[in-house]
Amino acid sequence: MIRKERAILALEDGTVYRGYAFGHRGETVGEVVFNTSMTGYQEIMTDPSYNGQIVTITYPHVGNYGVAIYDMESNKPYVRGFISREFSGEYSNHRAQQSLEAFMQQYGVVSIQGIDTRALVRRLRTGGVVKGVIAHRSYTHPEDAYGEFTPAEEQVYVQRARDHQDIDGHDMTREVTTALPYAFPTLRHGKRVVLMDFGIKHTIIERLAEVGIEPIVVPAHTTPAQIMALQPHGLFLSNGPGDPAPLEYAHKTAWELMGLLPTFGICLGHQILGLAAGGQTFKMKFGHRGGNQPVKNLLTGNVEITSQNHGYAVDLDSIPNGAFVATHINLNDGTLEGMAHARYPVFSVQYHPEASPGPHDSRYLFDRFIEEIDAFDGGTGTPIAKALPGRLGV
Ligand SMILES: NC(=O)CC[C@H](N)C(=O)O
Repeated sequence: MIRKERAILALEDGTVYRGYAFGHRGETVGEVVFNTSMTGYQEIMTDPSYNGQIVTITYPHVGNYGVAIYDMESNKPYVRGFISREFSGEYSNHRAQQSLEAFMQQYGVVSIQGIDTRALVRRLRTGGVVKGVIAHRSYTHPEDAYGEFTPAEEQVYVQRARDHQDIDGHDMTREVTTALPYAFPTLRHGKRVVLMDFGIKHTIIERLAEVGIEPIVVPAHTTPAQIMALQPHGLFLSNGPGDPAPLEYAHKTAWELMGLLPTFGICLGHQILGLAAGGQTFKMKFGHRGGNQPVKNLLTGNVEITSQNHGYAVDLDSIPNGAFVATHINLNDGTLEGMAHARYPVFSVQYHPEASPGPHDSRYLFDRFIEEIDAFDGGTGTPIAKALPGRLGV
């Protein structure tokens, strides 16, 4: 029999799951969330929006196609920890360059396997997301990696989870935004668009470049004057980690540029637009994370199966003067999934049209953005605004 090194997952509500160590040996703490994607573990791990979170994958077998450099969504994994019913030690895929465990060890991702992930996910669904600690026995007891944690030791980790700072109310984007601006090399010379980087996924940059955009990625704290000095044809607000409410500098930038440039926001970018317009966001019980979220496009009536990763949502009714109109809603819980400004060529979605991982049903949004840019005459009344029911008069 193979002896496995012990590990625990201790939650702030006092629950302790006992399993086995995987990845980098150590201890980690974060907000425990779940993702229902069946594939795409590497894209999920390297999505900077997961900064501060420990991700449980509901699919019970993770790692069997290894890891490849092409599938990075950023420069490194940002998840604080990873949980699976069973990680695969073996991998088989012609693209793979290393195993998932070697990748985790290289980047210090502390993980646990062998726990009842169905029970954990049911707990998160009924009680909401909680903070948790993954602790490897070999880290604290190098001489006895195979022994059990004592109840007293387990309580220490429960307490550590309780003491950990909440994601709520904190700026998590500072750790993930680019330090310096950079241009993304494109073969096509198209429309220059400034991408505000709150933790941008690489595939978003690629999708924008594909439709004829020349992306210039700038740090989150770039000012409106600095952005306008780049003489852009459009503005893009990226995805990113944590609570959107404390990012007041970003709300201000988005507010000052509203209407001056065709603007597209994804996920955190969408939330920033809602806050910039004077609205509010709220924390969802357990969020939407996975590749199978049904969203209805209210303009076409079509249903899109979408890729998602968010824990906060925009309260559309809180936006004053009906400045934004709903364009997409989630069919599971009715929450807002997309909106467009009633006057200006500004639109956003809460989900991830770039997929990676996930379905490509919503790729048309990138085409829509370039159409908005092409149609923009410095004034108002571009295609999406005209299509909106109940828009404000211009
Ligand atoms: N993917 C994202 O941009 C996530 C946005 C935000 N951090 C949330 O959890 O709601």
